[in-house]
Amino acid sequence: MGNLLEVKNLTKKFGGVTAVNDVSFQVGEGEIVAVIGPNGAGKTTLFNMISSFIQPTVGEVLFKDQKLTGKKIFDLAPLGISRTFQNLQIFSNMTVLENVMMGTSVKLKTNVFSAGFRLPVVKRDESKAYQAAYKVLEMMQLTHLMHEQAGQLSYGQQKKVEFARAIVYDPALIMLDEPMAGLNDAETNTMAGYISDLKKKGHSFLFVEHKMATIMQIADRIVVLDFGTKIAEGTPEEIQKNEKVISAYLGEEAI
Ligand SMILES: Nc1ncnc2c1ncn2[C@@H]1O[C@H](COP(=O)(O)OP(=O)(O)OP(=O)(O)O)[C@@H](O)[C@H]1O
Repeated sequence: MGNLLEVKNLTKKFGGVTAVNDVSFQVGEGEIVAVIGPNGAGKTTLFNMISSFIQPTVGEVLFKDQKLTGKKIFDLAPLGISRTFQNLQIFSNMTVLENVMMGTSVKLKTNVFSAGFRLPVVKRDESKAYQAAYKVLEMMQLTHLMHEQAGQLSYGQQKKVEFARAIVYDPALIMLDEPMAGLNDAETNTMAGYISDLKKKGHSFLFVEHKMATIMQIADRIVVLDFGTKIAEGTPEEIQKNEKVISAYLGEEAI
């Protein structure tokens, strides 16, 4: 299995605070890697550096051997990386279908000029976007909601719409920041099922999550952060019995 993503010695300092300290790991093709750690461990900061939302103080990130460091977050989607954020980011006034179709824009040729003049390319792109969005909604069993206004849906349904938009353009690497946060058990299992199904189709995942049972069930490998430093990396079985990990989490519970 080749490496899709290589995270090399990433460090981020905010003034006097070292939020992430010399963290390295890889994500292979078709692999699910979870990043875990107590609150404030540096997970989101690490994610923000990998997805070029912020630049590292030290270190670099390679995707398919190409350097991501220095790029802007908008440059990543065309390369095949999508990302969701901790806080839900959907367009409440648009329908579910429109929200998901928005995700296809990175692959289509339409721009403001061609859209304004209703050139043939726009119609072709709209049809392609519709087909791609419909296919994803069908796979996720959400077609019955496609004409609903997204803002009217339950939180769990909105999380699914956000996920659909993140995967609609067929990215090789899907980065999810707490995809199961706020979901009930049934919704969590559904989301875990989507991730496992897409892995079988060759997609790779890097995700931050707090729900341990689900992480242990779907992750191939887990990277554990504590106070910005990687304290462990391994399979779910290895991580569950790792002394450093146990004490980091016991420390958190004791607070
Ligand atoms: N923009 C910033 N400026 C200053 N300090 C920051 C900034 N962003 C994060 N930090 C600090 O960096 C550390 C890591 O924060 P981060 O949000 O990455 O942790 P986390 O593991 O994602 O936490 P949580 O699980 O609570 O989301 C914390 O001490 C935080 O206060």
